[in-house]
Amino acid sequence: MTNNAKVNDQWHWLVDMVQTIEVGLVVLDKDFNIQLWNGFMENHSGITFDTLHNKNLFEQFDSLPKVWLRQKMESVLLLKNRSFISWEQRPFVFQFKNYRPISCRADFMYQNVTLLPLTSHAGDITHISMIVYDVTDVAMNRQQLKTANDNLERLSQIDDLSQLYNRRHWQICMQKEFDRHHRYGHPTSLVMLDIDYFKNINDNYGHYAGDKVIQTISHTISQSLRGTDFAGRYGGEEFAIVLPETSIKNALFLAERLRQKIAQTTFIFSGSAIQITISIGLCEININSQSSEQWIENADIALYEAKRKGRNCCIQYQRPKAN
Ligand SMILES: Nc1nc2c(ncn2[C@@H]2O[C@H](COP(=O)(O)OP(=O)(O)OP(=O)(O)O)[C@@H](O)[C@H]2O)c(=O)[nH]1
Repeated sequence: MTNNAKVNDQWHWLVDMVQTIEVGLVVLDKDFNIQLWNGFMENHSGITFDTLHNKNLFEQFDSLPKVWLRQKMESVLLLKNRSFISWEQRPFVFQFKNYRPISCRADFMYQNVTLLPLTSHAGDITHISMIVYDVTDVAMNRQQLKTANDNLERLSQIDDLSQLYNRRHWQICMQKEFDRHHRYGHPTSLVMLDIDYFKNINDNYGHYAGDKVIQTISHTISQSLRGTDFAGRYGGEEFAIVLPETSIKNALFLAERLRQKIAQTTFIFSGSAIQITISIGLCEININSQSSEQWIENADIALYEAKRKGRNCCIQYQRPKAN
């Protein structure tokens, strides 16, 4: 076999491979006219190379991010450097349908794209190539993993019965709010509330009825708060709420409204209608709250006082009088 014949064979093999490879290959001249459009690009665009040959890429594909992509290509030609476009930066460059709708739920093909300057025999950069990789599987797996992780994170923060923050997560958020107060000094209040005589509900109507009461009261709490407030289940039938940007006066207003709403709710268990009440202790962060633990303790002292005063009431923490 002569050298020429060998080169010819190799050339044919290369052309075959370029046509059948599962990667998109495009070559453009400096004016972005299409000079090569391989089988992958034909299959996914539904347009043959013959139709596109010598036509301007941007005029043929309206959906391309024209200004952004042109700029990228111009800098590749100018700087003689390759450039990489990741699906994380831009999910796709060519708007191709996802062709594996059964195994993969993406609507379109996610792509990584490499832009490569091409050199002529004379050593000048005369063309630019685009190499388009279908990374739909990778992107979908990554997104499913992220969704699963987000769900797991959420589950680790939420108390199952009440759907409020669990104690651990609530404490983390409360500490952040406490620190924010120390930096900016905005009024911030803490509400601790406890269901009155809850043991009797369990004893008289069963644990299931007790659980229903916790769920209903938790729901009422969630419904009564602003987006920036956050509530947690602090113990069995004890709840804690942080109210950022809220003075004790406004916190008392909210607490009183919440207390009344719950007192007016009728629970039906074993055919009997029962009323349930809550006791509430409140404390605004002040110079007396040296630490977040102290802040909680002060609200707890106020809650204890509410219980002592007969329950079904709101009590604000009072600093002990100096002797
Ligand atoms: N159903 C149910 N009961 C719970 C749960 N967690 C704690 N409890 C019950 O809550 C009751 C709390 O009772 P106590 O601490 O004596 O308080 P109380 O009866 O509410 O009395 P006061 O707080 O003084 O008004 C106990 O009987 C616990 O078993 C829960 O998740 N579900």
